[in-house]
Amino acid sequence: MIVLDNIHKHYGRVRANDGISLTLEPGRIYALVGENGAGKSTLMRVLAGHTRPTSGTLTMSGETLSHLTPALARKYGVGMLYQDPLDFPAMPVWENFQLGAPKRSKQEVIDVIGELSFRLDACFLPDEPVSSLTVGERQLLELLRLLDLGATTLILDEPTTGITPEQKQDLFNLLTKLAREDNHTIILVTHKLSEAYEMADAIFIMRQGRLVSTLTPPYDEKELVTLMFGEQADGEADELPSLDAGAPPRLTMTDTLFAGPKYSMGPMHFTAQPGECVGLAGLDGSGQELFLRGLCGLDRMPGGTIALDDSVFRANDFPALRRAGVQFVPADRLEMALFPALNLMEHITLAFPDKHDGLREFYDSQCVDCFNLRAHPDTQAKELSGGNQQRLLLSLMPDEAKLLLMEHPTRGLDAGSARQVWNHLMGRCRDGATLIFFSPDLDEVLEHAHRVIVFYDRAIAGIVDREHATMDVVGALMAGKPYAEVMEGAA
Ligand SMILES: Nc1ncnc2c1ncn2[C@@H]1O[C@H](COP(=O)(O)OP(=O)(O)OP(=O)(O)O)[C@@H](O)[C@H]1O
Repeated sequence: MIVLDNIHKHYGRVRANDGISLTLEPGRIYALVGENGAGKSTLMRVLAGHTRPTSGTLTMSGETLSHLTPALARKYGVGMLYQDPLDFPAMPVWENFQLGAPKRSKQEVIDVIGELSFRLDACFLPDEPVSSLTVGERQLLELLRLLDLGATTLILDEPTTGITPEQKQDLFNLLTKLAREDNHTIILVTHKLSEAYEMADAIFIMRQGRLVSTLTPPYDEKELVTLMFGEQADGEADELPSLDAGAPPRLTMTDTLFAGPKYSMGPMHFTAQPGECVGLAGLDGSGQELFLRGLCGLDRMPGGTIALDDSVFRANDFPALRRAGVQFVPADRLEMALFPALNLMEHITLAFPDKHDGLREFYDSQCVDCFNLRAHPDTQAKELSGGNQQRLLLSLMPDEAKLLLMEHPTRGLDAGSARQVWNHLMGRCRDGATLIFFSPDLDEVLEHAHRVIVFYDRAIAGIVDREHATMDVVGALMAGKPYAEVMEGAA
């Protein structure tokens, strides 16, 4: 049993954790939910020994401690699975598995992988590089590695992001087995409330650094949402804008080839209308990333053309496309899109150089009112919670953008903020912008797209209109089933 008693973690004025006490029992599955910035990651980092609390104690196996180190947390059996797997893609499966473990021969490692895989219904080729695994497989490998290191308390941060519905079910079955048969403690940190209802024996709800409630089944969805968001809980999702069938296309791709660092794709033909929302679906590495990065000019276009309204581009030059109204929002926020050491106001100053007068008012209307970014303007980007980084990034998109290319627009956002962002994006589409977005969450793609382009094996596997874009159809195309066969089955 693990007991956290009155844990505080303060960052200057911010009380990320403000007196949290909770007990974790063996054999139980817990969900930890809360809006962005509620303090979930901080609490989990305290439990995994990565963050030293300002005050409070942790009792593990009967010993009371003021803080843990990662090594100590490991000794007490705490293992954390991060949203982005902490592996080395260039190294083979067996070498990744061996990381952090006591020295043993390759054959011994292979035998352990085999044993664990057999018991937990997994399958790995020890010499395969991790770079060729899907996100779901990498996550599973990391889970097996933690179990091999002796983890009995497993913290999983948004574990279903980027995996297929089938992989999710396999993961949930595995977690249930680990809790019920092996008496492990499982903590799921999630923004998907349906997953919390499905899996958890108890749901911890955090708000503004505090544990506001612990719910047990049967869950009352309304109560949970109100506890999480308070007054903000109300509100409807906007509908997809209707399209003007006669409008000239916004984007026309003709014989377009894109070439990234690892592979190329094409020739592709595609048109999208003003106001249209096009969703991209595919397992990690299937081609959707190159499609977006080629369109914005970050990857090369060795052949064909892109036309944006009446302007035809024979080269996809990033600055020229940006001037023409193309905006790209990457998933990799801190590495590609924000300056970690610059504060919020500095980002706004750089993104909107013309607004040097009244910058503070602009910040309030753009970041606070429109995207609900509640952080002091002096906060550096790297100090923001994941959800607030996303809000900042969205605040930096100029209003006049014509073609929005977005990787996972609501990455890390809580349900209320995600709805707010989608309503904002729908508003932009109603005003005539075209949105092409990718999300690893298939529900999100199906809900917000007029059409879905499905990628498989680094090519377009099919373009499906809203009427036919069901989980089964899109899931089957993502898994490589031929288009004609899938559509025939759907008819
Ligand atoms: N290293 C840090 N320096 C300063 N402030 C921090 C730091 N880490 C977290 N915070 C602040 O602590 C608060 C809680 O952040 P935390 O990341 O724990 O929230 P969260 O519930 O995990 O949010 P999200 O769902 O957005 O990931 C936020 O206000 C955040 O800005």
